[in-house]
Amino acid sequence: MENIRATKTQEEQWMVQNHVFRIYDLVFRLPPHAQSVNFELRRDNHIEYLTKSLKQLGPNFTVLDANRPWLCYWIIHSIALLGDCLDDKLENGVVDFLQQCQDPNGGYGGGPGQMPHLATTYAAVNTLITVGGQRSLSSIDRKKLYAFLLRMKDASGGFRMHDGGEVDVRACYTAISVASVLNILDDRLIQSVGDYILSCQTHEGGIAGEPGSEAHGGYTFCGLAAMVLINEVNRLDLPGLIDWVVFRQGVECGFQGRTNKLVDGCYSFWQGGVAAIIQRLYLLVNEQLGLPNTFKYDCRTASDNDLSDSDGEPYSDGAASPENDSSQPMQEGKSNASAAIGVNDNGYKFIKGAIGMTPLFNSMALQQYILLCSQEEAGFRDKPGKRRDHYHTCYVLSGLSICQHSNIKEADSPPLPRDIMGPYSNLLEPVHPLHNIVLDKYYEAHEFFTTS
Ligand SMILES: CC(C)=CCC/C(C)=C/CC/C(C)=C/COP(=O)(O)OP(=O)(O)O
Ligand SMILES: [Zn+2]
Repeated sequence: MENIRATKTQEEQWMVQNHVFRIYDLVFRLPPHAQSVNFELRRDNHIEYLTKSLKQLGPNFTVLDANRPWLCYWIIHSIALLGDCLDDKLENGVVDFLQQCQDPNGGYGGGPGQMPHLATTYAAVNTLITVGGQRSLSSIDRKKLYAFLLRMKDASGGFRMHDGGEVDVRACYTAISVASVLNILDDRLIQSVGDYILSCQTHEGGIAGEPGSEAHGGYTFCGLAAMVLINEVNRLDLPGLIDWVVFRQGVECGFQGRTNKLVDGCYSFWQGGVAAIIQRLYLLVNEQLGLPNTFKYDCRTASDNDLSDSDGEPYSDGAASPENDSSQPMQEGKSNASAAIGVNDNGYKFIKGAIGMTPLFNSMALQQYILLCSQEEAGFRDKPGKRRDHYHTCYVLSGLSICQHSNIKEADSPPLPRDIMGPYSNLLEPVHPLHNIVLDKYYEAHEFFTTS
């Protein structure tokens, strides 16, 4: 980190310290003609498009591809963000279908009988949590899932996507995210994963998929979220990461995924999510910058945002909590949830903590890009000229929710009308930025998996 910082000029250093993102407010101030533009979210059209798509997948989801849990997640998460839900028949169909994708030895494949894969496991778990309720949540075989995650663990500390598959930051995130939300995260899964992710932070400040590759928004989100969940985020060069992400918002108002590439609506979540996570890490950012932990421009006090252990020690190098002696995998019929609660609760503590920074990006500008450039009559796209799809609908809506809630001061408080581009009826459900699950459903799952 020393070396990275030493290559920066005094001016760059100054800009980070004074939160350069504030400059975006000047650059992207709304032009007068924007007053007459229709910024309305076409909520009903989006819900109709998504619900129809889910029904078209058929009662048995018989389309032949390896992405079916992803399709479920993209569609059902989007519907949840829009504040709607599925009828019982559709919900039960989804739970039954994902049950068929669950491997006898744990984890979920892309379809019935397909080999389990970390990406589709993440998609299936997030879907089942979003559906919610006893039937859906209890359909996840956590003991076998734990065994699958352990089998995917690589000697490098990272995870591989599937048996014999590639090791990358995406695999680390999907493994850690599901383990955390299902309350099966323990020291064996965490072991050295922070070293692997750290080795992927590049000279630019963002995080790459593998050591030596180029920093990219998708992997940066994965690496950062995983580091928070394992309580090792202070090992990253956070000022360097801020430097990188704030310059990824382009003059088009959307985010790009990497340097010198075109903006794309889906990065509204990948990069916007990174910014939203960093907003809750202000104590650590200040610590790394050698600044006192007081923010004159904000109403937070340092103690509000202390992501610390109960003994008051700040988030530190992934040292397991005393109660987290979870060196044994889950036993048959018995969750080791209470043993592992120390590490598993990082996601909960994180979302309940105060938000110490104002947004790191221009939220109103990004909302303009989303509503005017990404939004179609129904569904969302990468950019004008591209076609809508479920992936972009999911991540553009997730990014819109991040924008709308980027100015709130504490968890569970509603945004002000001035933070919503267009009418207040555009407001979406808030998400947990580490898992990208709507908050109400996250809370329900947290309760379910800490008590069962
Ligand atoms: C949870 C999970 C599975 C996360 C996945 C994260 C993610 C989106 C990774 C991005 C992968 C990547 C290198 C895309 C570049 O595509 P490109 O070259 O077409 O796009 P670009 O020009 O915008 O970089
Ligand atoms: Zn995209």
